[in-house]
Amino acid sequence: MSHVSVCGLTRRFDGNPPTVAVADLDLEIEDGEFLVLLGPSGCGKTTTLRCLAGLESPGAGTIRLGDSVVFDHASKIDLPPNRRFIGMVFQSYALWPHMTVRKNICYPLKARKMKEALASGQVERTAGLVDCQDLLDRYPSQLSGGQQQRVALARGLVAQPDLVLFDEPLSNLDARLRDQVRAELHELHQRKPFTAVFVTHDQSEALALGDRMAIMRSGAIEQLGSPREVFEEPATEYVAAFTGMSNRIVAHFTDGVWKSGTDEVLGAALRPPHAAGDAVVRVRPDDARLATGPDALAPHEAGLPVVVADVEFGGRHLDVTVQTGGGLRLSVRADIRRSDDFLGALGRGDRVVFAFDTEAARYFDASEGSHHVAEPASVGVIA
Ligand SMILES: Nc1ncnc2c1ncn2[C@@H]1O[C@H](COP(=O)(O)OP(=O)(O)OP(=O)(O)O)[C@@H](O)[C@H]1O
Repeated sequence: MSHVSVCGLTRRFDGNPPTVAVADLDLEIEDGEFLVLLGPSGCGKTTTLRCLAGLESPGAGTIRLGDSVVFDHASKIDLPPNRRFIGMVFQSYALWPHMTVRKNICYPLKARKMKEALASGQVERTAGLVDCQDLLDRYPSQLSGGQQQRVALARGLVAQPDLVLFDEPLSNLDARLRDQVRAELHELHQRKPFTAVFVTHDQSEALALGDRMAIMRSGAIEQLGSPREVFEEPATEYVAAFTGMSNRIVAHFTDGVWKSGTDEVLGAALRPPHAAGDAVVRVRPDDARLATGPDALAPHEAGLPVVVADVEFGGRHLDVTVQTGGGLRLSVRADIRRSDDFLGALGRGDRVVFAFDTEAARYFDASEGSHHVAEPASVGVIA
């Protein structure tokens, strides 16, 4: 395993229009660190991974793996994939169907002529790490999806490469297996750290697995931090939206009251802004609740009058979609055990109040194109 250093990495694709898939990207990954690249489709995650692997030819930048420069555009260094000591685990498993599990896991050791590792039981040890030791003589077609992905994981790790790259490796598994393999991967990394870059568009995977996570947008990193930092303090509205703050309320302070469109914001928890203009408020569905009326708002809450549009039962919670008079749709995840009794009888068409915790909400400057966090003092809407 190794420290990874990426500097000024750029990959453009010709076409109409041309695309800058990776845009002047800088990234430092610590030895043994598990870094997750998170972002929507097309933001450049896979291209970044492919550049690290040597499968793309970047138009600028440098990539260092440990002490070796594996790519440097200026001095025309571009080591091919087989000369970079990297393991890869793909979404599609990509196991050789005509080889047993043992031969599949052996493959990187044979390709690199690592005879000592072959002789010393490294294959069996790695299979043991991912709980595949009893499957070694089977063929991939005789394995479940979860078992195949564990074998692919063993193959990616067996040679103890400088870096392991994961391209959405869990997305082909059903929900239960995905959770199970994710937990196993996390535990494995805790027990035996390896340097990893893991690409996903699933925020729960990023939060669970990453030592740090990078939120990507248009080929660049919008925010890089620990999952807790990114989740609690999204630096921009884009990050907030991508990490679950799905409710977006544009509020305008005028004539002494806050309004969202034509709807008046209830409660006194939103404070007048110091600067004129709109504030964008982002709220997680689980930081909101439904209240029976304005009188039921707590001092730290603000609210909007809404009509219930849909109620989905989720076991211990309800996912409720509501709509304001102005047509804004908002969602609430209500914990049934901690909620008011009226939720049991809640139905489409009911008039209630969408109440949100103004301290848990995050506030952004609404000036066009800018999604930067506004300091509470400049927007002044924090209670
Ligand atoms: N070979 C290519 N030729 C032209 N454009 C490409 C090529 N590969 C990727 N792109 C473009 O580069 C941008 C980044 O693509 P990339 O696959 O890296 O995104 P991603 O974040 O991994 O998306 P996804 O989650 O859908 O895999 C996209 O706009 C994509 O259309």
